[in-house]
Amino acid sequence: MITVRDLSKVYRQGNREVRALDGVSLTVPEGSIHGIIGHSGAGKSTLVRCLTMLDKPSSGQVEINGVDLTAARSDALRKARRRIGLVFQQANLFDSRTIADNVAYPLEIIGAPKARTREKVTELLGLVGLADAGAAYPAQLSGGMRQRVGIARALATDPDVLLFDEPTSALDPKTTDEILDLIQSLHYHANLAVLVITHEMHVVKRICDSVSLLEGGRIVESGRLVDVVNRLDGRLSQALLGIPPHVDLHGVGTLVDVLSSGPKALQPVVAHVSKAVGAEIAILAGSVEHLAGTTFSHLRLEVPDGVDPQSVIDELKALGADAALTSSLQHVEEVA
Ligand SMILES: Nc1ncnc2c1ncn2[C@@H]1O[C@H](COP(=O)(O)OP(=O)(O)OP(=O)(O)O)[C@@H](O)[C@H]1O
Repeated sequence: MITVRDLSKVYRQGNREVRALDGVSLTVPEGSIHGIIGHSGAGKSTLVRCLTMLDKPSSGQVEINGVDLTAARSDALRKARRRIGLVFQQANLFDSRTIADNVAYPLEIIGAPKARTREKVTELLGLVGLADAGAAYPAQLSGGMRQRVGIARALATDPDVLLFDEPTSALDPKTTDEILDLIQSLHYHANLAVLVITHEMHVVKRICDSVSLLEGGRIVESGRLVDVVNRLDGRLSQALLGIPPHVDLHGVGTLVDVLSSGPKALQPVVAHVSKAVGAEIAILAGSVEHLAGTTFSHLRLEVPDGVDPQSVIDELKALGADAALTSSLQHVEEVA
């Protein structure tokens, strides 16, 4: 379990202060995957550095299974850091070492017995699907395979937390999905708390149980995937469901957004409401997604002039959907 409490990091640049992290709190229990998503400059790299104590937080705490990393010093800190396995965008392997020796490296550092190291390396290479690649060198592997080696190496010291920093940003879509499947299978096996820092919505959709949106060093939205998606005015919801930002369209009626989930997402709501208000209602944009085991539908409707939009909203709500005037929803920018 990783617990972050009120974590802040202030950098000084001459007379200026840059608040790169501002009161970040989050909890990732073991057996779950939490995604942190944000624009460039949101504070993602600072968060990775502060979680691993590569950079000292200005205030706040980082706890791994109850051990406070921010209070630990020298030997205790080194030990505590081993509780976190780190995987970066590039695997950063030693080119002159074989794959097996790359995975063995963290065990050599802590002076693990040779026989135990060999056994562990064989087990980890099997786990990441590279049982036959131990004698190869990094240059002989594809990007996806190198990332698998990076994951095996991060697991060498049996960490409690795996921290991924943009793990798939350098990979093609098919390899991305293979690596995401691997990450998902690992956390079931090893009962790890997994934190994935990414700018890719696809990563969040595919593997995360919960997600936080980081902006200007603050977490501005956070929750279980099913809950954040189920919020009509949520920025993560709109980004995850891929509904386009609201644009002013000339010559159309009033725009209404409608969100429904579960079995209700598949009801013919537009046909029903058109009939109820006696007017043809058009769908201008829409997205139907199956996320976290639930189906979600987000549609943007055009209510023609002469029809009271509120009556349409009331009908949609009576059907169990959430609906609102598109203009009343917060302006949605891309979140990452
Ligand atoms: N060492 C530093 N000194 C001063 N300011 C810094 C330092 N490191 C980061 N910052 C500032 O902190 C803010 C957050 O930066 P950070 O690199 O954490 O963002 P990011 O989300 O990782 O962005 P990217 O995706 O582009 O890497 C930015 O305004 C950045 O300029």
